[in-house]
Amino acid sequence: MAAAVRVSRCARLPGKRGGVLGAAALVALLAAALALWGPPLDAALAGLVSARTATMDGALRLARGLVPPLAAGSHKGRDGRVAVVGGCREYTGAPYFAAISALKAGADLAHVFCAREAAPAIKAYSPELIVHPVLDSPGAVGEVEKWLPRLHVLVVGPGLGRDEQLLASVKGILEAARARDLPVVIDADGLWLVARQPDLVRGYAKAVLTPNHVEFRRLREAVVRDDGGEDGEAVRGLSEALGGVTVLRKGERDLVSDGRQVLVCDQEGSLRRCGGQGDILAGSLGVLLHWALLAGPQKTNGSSPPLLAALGACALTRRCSLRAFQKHGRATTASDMVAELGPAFHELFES
Ligand SMILES: NC(=O)C1=CN([C@@H]2O[C@H](COP(=O)(O)OP(=O)(O)OC[C@H]3O[C@@H](n4cnc5c(N)ncnc54)[C@H](O)[C@@H]3O)[C@@H](O)[C@H]2O)[C@@H](O)CC1
Ligand SMILES: Nc1ncnc2c1ncn2[C@@H]1O[C@H](COP(=O)(O)OP(=O)(O)OP(=O)(O)O)[C@@H](O)[C@H]1O
Ligand SMILES: [Mg+2]
Repeated sequence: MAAAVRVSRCARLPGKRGGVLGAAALVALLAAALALWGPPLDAALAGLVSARTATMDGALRLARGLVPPLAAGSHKGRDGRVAVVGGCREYTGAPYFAAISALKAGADLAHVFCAREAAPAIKAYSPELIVHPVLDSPGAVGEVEKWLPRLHVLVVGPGLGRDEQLLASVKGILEAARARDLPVVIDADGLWLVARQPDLVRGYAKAVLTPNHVEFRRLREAVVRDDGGEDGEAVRGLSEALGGVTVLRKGERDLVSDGRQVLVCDQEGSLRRCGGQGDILAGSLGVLLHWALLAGPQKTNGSSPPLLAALGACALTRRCSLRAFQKHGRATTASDMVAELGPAFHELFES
């Protein structure tokens, strides 16, 4: 029996490129595809995806295919060595949430490069994290750079704050990471830096930006001189203006674009808007981005690996929020969501 193919608003959204695939046409197309469920439908869906139109389910199915199987012969680190760059006197929770989420989503190792004052708190939160108290030292860039050959991805910004010295160090770290072709997720105050210096990421296909409502408007204002627009075309336009950097605009519906395609994640989440949810998304995206780039375009049917990784992270974070809210309601916190990462990952990517 064919599973219901959710017709969500995951089609390519209206844009300057090639007009609009009307909702009615899309429904008809998917209804036809539904009739072919099974191997022929895979081909039909693959065709849909390559035609830059994907159902949520179709795109998530592709994201599932990017997850590496657990293997007896594997070695520590193979499934991901993720480093969070962030953590300052005021914010110690955000880098913790991002790093532990990367681990819980399947990375083998999680590092945090933070300011010295933040390190004891973050170390105390979890023995699993390798915490480097170097971000506010004079040689911060060099201290981080020597670790880059042993890392797969950076998650830059959670809990970074806006101290000019820290931001200057992070600028150097981003330049060093890009020079090594290291994938980067940029969130939170890392986006504050990017809004001021967009060339740090412009044209870098292995960068994914994860702005919330406020950060998105700041980026739009800085990059396209327009803080209006919050729809798929606004997200696509920002991505295009940044030379194809993947942009994930978080909100009631998450919108993801690589400047060509726009995907919408409207998986059920929760009504709770506690702090830290974006940090969980950024951390889990870090490991999914590594896996997606490792799997390569042959596994993504024409969609860009960062685009599918971002969609997967959206779905995972929202599923954690839903599961935690079902248990804790209005008292739900980011910590409750971290506890749901394992079951949520299994539901979405392994069952
Ligand atoms: N426990 C922690 O240590 C946490 C630290 N965080 C860090 O705090 C720093 C600042 O993050 P913020 O998200 O507050 O910064 P933003 O610059 O996104 O938010 C600035 C202001 O805009 C408000 N705002 C955010 N989203 C909004 C929306 N949808 N509509 C209207 N107003 C909105 C915020 O409440 C805040 O007052 C970042 O480095 C972030 O990582 C947060 O991630 C939350 C958790
Ligand atoms: N109105 C909403 N309804 C449902 N889910 C939402 C809503 N707004 C945001 N989300 C989801 O919450 C998560 C975090 O988004 P949010 O906009 O809170 O990020 P943030 O402000 O960066 O969070 P953080 O406090 O970690 O910095 C994302 O998974 C997003 O899909
Ligand atoms: Mg945030």
